[in-house]
Amino acid sequence: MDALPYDASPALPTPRAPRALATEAVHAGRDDLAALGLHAVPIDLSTTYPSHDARAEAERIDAFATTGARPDGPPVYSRLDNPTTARFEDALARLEGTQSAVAFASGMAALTAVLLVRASMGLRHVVAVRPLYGCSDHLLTAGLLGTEVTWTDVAGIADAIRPDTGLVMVETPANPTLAEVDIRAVAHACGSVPLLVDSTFATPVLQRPVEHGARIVLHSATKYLGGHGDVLAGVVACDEEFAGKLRQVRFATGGVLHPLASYLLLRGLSTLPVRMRAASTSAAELACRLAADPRIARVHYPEIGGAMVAFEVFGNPHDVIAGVRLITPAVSLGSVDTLIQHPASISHRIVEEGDRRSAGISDRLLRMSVGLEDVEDLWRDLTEALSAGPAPTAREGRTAAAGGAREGRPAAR
Ligand code: MET
Repeated sequence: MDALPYDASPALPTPRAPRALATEAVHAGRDDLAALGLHAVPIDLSTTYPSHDARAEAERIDAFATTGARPDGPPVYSRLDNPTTARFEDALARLEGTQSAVAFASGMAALTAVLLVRASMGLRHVVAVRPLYGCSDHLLTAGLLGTEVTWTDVAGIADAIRPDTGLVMVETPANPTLAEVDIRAVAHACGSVPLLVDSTFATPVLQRPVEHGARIVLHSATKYLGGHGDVLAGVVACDEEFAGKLRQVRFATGGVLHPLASYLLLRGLSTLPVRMRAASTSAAELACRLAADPRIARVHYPEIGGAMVAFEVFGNPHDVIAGVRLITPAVSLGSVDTLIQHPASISHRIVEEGDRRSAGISDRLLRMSVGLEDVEDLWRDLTEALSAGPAPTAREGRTAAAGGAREGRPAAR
């Protein structure tokens, strides 16, 4: 037996002719399978790796403690590395165009590791632009990891940076308003401070932030990368030097991804471009119909496109949530089925009300993750749900419109 799965996952991508994203989505991290006589990805569930050579194990542990590079040979213990997870990391790095990627048990574990790496270097200050996903906002605002945050807008980033600033963080398109920032302009404002872009809503199908100057790309892999609502995961795509530090933090804090989750993620990646294209087409169509609907005060749909639509209703948003029958009334996103949720009640509940409002997250905002159902079935369910509650009085309608709502005209694509 001369080829083991862990030999087949080098930390740095092997140079080869450039391949299209759709091809990488199917093959990256899996190029060695045919040579192994396999078609499906092997799942390595080992927690420990037997060896009669304790000196070699000590060397592996020392090397990992020094560089954080993937162990050479069996990973000693699965908190250091896992061959199945390494395949997912290789695949995601190729899709994002980075040297490396490091996977975690959730998106929040991934963000935590990034913050801990910078804080451990004495760089405890973070500059961030709202809105971010509610728990990201909370992690920064509450200073749970001993970090301090300055919230600003894009124009204020350069002035907000201090000698102890370790990170600038943006999310684009942002959760839940789908507000977009110009990554290149933000990266320019960051100077030498690393820019982290949470690209969960875009996926590498729609944007590759490192090509625009970002140093770190964060995904809640639970969403589009997994794509089926059955795996909780996070991943950071970055250069190998930073990846080494992330692996050391992951080893120390234990937020590792289970190999079965890594398998499901690889399976999800295979169809990512197809799913994103199909769902985005339906989302753009629904955004157009909502923008023309008199029950809707405002539609948010990003220039970049994608499968997320947010909209503010004149009526009671809770009636819409209670009224859907085909659409799943649930938080999270990126699954094959369409999901709708009320950010002020769920995804951004933990953000203080004033901060929520100033970030543009109205109490009448609903966020919808468009799936792969037929668009006419989705529209029928949505339009029936929009009519489900008691009709708003003319006075209620006027109040909502005066609260900052304006007519949105999403770009059709
Ligand atoms: C626990 S609430 C949020 C889950 C997910 N990040 C979302 O935005 O829907």
